[in-house]
Parts: sequence; C-alpha cells; structure tokens
Amino acid sequence: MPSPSLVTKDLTIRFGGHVAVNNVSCAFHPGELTVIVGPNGAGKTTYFNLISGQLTASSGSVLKDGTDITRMSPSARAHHGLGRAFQLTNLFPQLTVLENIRLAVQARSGDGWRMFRPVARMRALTQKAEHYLEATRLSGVAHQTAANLPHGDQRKLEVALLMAMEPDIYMFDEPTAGMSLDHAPDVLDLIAKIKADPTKTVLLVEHKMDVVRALADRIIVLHNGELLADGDPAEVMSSRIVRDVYLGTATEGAA
Ligand SMILES: Nc1ncnc2c1ncn2[C@@H]1O[C@H](COP(=O)(O)OP(=O)(O)OP(=O)(O)O)[C@@H](O)[C@H]1O
Repeated sequence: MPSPSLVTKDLTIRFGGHVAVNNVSCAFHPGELTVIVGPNGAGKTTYFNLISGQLTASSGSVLKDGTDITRMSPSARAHHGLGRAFQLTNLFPQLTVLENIRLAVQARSGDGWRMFRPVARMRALTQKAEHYLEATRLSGVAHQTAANLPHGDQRKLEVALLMAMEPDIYMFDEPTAGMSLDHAPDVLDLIAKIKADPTKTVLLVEHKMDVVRALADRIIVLHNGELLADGDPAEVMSSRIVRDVYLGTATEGAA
C-alpha cells in the first residue's frame, strides 16, 4: 500500500454544543476510491468541508502528503492538489464550455486569468482543453454557453473543470444528484476513469447504494459525527452495526 495522500487525525468540529464531526482519524491512499456513507445528518458533508477547507476544524488536523493543511484556505488546499467538485460555482455561465475548460487549464498552468497571451501559447491551452472535452465527452457542446447546457452536461463540465486542475485528490459530493438516469452513467464512467489512475485518490459522499457498489474500493461509515466502520464495501455494508444504523436502531455511542 502506498503511503497515504490524505490523513485526518482526530478531526473535530463543534457548532455550539453540537459536535458534527467527532475525532475522525482516517488515512486515504492513491489508487483508492473511498465512499463515505451514513444517515442524514451523520456529518459526511461537514467532514468533506473540513478536508477541503470550507470549514476549519475545532481540533485535530488534516495532512496532505504529510503537510499540515488544517488552517489553509480552500484555494491554498487546491494549490496543494486537493480538488473538490462544486455544482456550478466555478463556472462562467456566459462563456462557452471550451472557454470555461481553457480557463481552468490556464489557471492550472500558472498563467492566471490574463486575457492576452501569445497565439502559440493560446493554441497549447486550447489543445489541452480539447483533451478534457473529449475525455468528458463534451466535444459536441464545446461552443455552447455553459448556462445553456442541460443539467447532465453541466455536471460533466464540473468534472471536466476539476480534471483540468489536475488534482491528486478528487472529492465528489453526490455527483449524480438530480441527474436523469440517462446522464448518471456518463459521470460514473468519468469517476471510474479517474479512479483507474493509480496516482489519484478519490473520495465520494454518496447515498445511492448502486453507485456505492459500482465504485467503492472502501467504505467508511459516519454516524453522529463519529467513524463507525471502515473497510471492504461488502463486509462493511453487511455488518450488523451498519445495518442497525441504516434501520435507525443504533444506540448512541455504538461505535
Ligand atoms: N454550519 C453549521 N452550523 C450548525 N450545525 C451544522 C452546520 N453544518 C452542519 N451542521 C450540523 O451538523 C450535522 C452534520 O451535518 P452534515 O450536513 O455534515 O450531515 P450529512 O451526513 O452530510 O447529512 P446529509 O446526508 O443529510 O447531507 C447536522 O446535525 C447538521 O445540522
């Protein structure tokens, strides 16, 4: 097993008297896709927010390749290779699909967001953007404005933007939420492609068990902000304690 790319150590956040994530210690490795499951309110999104920097921990730490990123801003964490897909927030709605991806490629290449650059440089950026267009099967809508894309293609564009940033760690929060059955397989195929790269670590928050079964190498279960179970998907999902949690019969402190 390679050394972990991401570690959370005793990660905790309190909102007033409520501990939403409670001492969660977990290590994630390249080449591994971990699905985070748990009932509503278990702390899954809060755990994600603590990792990507939308929230700052009350105590504990987050390490990326051994570097302590606990107090870093989301953009500093992104700079360290942590990539989280967000619905639409990174899109320029009036620009085309190709232009949006090219801007992400540009940002990644360190060119910043400058408007003017030599033609050859622009061509190289466009070629790279076209590569991500093809990888995400969006070439057919390359010249449509992002705002006019159907919902399914917008979700694919979010994945394309994330890929263009070339993170080591991909984080997806319910990537097929709100998608029609026709489009969901496209996004799942993309995530499967990312997971096939042994240098990438993938974290996924997901409720849909068919998605979990299709993609998970490993499952962790959160319950009342605590890490309740961690391991092989089939074993974890068939374990008594996890089934009790999903049936709502688990008792406090069952972990
Ligand atoms: N900013 C906040 N202030 C106060 N309480 C919060 C805040 N964010 C989350 N919580 C609480 O923390 C707990 C965990 O919420 P979280 O959204 O992480 O759960 P979740 O497992 O992602 O749930 P779901 O599956 O429903 O999205 C909940 O009780 C929630 O109300």
